[in-house]
Amino acid sequence: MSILRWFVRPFRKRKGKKASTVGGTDKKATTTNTFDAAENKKFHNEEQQQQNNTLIMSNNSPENDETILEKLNHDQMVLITPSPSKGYLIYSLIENDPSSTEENSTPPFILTTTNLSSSQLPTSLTKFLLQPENTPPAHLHPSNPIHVLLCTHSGLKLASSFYSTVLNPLLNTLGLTQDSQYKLTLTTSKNTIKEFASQLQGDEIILLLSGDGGVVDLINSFASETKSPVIILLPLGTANALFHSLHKDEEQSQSQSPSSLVVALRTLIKGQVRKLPTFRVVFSAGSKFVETEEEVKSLKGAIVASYGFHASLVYESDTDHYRKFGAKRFGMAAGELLKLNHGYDCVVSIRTKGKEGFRVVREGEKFGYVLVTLVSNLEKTFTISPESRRLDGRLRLVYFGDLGEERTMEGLGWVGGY
Ligand SMILES: Nc1ncnc2c1ncn2[C@@H]1O[C@H](COP(=O)(O)OP(=O)(O)OP(=O)(O)O)[C@@H](O)[C@H]1O
Repeated sequence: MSILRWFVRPFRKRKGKKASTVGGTDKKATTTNTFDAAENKKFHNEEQQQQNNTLIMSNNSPENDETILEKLNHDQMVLITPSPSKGYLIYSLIENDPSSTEENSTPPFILTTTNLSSSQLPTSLTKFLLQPENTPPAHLHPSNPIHVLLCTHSGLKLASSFYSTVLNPLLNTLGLTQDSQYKLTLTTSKNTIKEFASQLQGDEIILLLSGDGGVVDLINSFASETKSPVIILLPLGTANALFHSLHKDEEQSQSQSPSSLVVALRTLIKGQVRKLPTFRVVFSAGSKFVETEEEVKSLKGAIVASYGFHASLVYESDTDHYRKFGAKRFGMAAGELLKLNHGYDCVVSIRTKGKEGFRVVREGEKFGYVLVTLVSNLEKTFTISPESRRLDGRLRLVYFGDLGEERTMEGLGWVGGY
């Protein structure tokens, strides 16, 4: 389990032309905006309302411990604390399918607490136990400024709900309260994260509720050369490539895996801070941001940089229409894009560490897919670079030629419905 620390150099602008992308998301609009106090206030009122609706559910049934333990789902367990009265409190995350929650107004997330009266915790559960002397955990100590940065537009737009019903109460349990020990920032535009990052000193702890785009926005706008904040990522985006690549073992090693958000909360509580490798992309002269037409010289990345089909796909699938479909949006947009049956021109050359000069890998032919990656997975179950190991800092190249619609869809795993 890892919490990330990145080491960065100053960076001014991001985003290249439409056929290339850094990160996992589209970065097409960059209009200026500032934090919106009214929006924050509205959110706080709604948040209060949700908490008044007792979304933190508690098990007060008179069942004995044995029955309770039989019913408990280990995959949903996030944290165990000694109960102030007797025994233990077990915190679990229950997630409901967002498409059904809209229809019958069930909340997408519920944090439950279950009381165990025994003073002896079963050995299989001790890994979830947090003792009072470790509360809050050292990496969440409020001697450093703690921020919750909530990206309201990520994924299916569930970050606000997750914060109100799960993260905020859980942080309270860890002795951290909003405005006293940590500050909450909601994004109100595409520029919020960049503005937020430009004000960081480097000693902050940032709980980031977003997808890959939020991470890329952060690392590209952070100014200090010597210090680096800690990012604790809560995967509320669409693809969440970085998160799934970092937590591949925890997410897939067990037959009935815990969900990504359960894994993220466990990491928040018991994870370790690790260095996040990054890379820099330098664009050829004349490259511009798609929408602002502003010139771009270079960008930092921590996930992927791509040219051709992948870059266009990320861009084309980022519309309100496609976003509603979650990760399926990539396969849907791919189908449309490939109907154009369009190859891309480029020369791919590589320079290996320690060796002089570039070796041309391929030129003179059309390309379909060209992607350099620091991560193994583009989505939870979509491994693009099987040899990549988490945080190994090795950039790997994945490419194929202009294969046409059918073989491209097949190669990328989109055949047979998405
Ligand atoms: N209020 C807002 N208005 C407009 N854009 C926003 C707002 N809040 C956030 N954004 C932008 O939305 C984008 C969300 O990207 P993010 O990567 O977090 O989600 P995603 O694209 O769903 O996930 P992934 O990249 O993992 O597929 C970011 O680029 C962010 O700057």
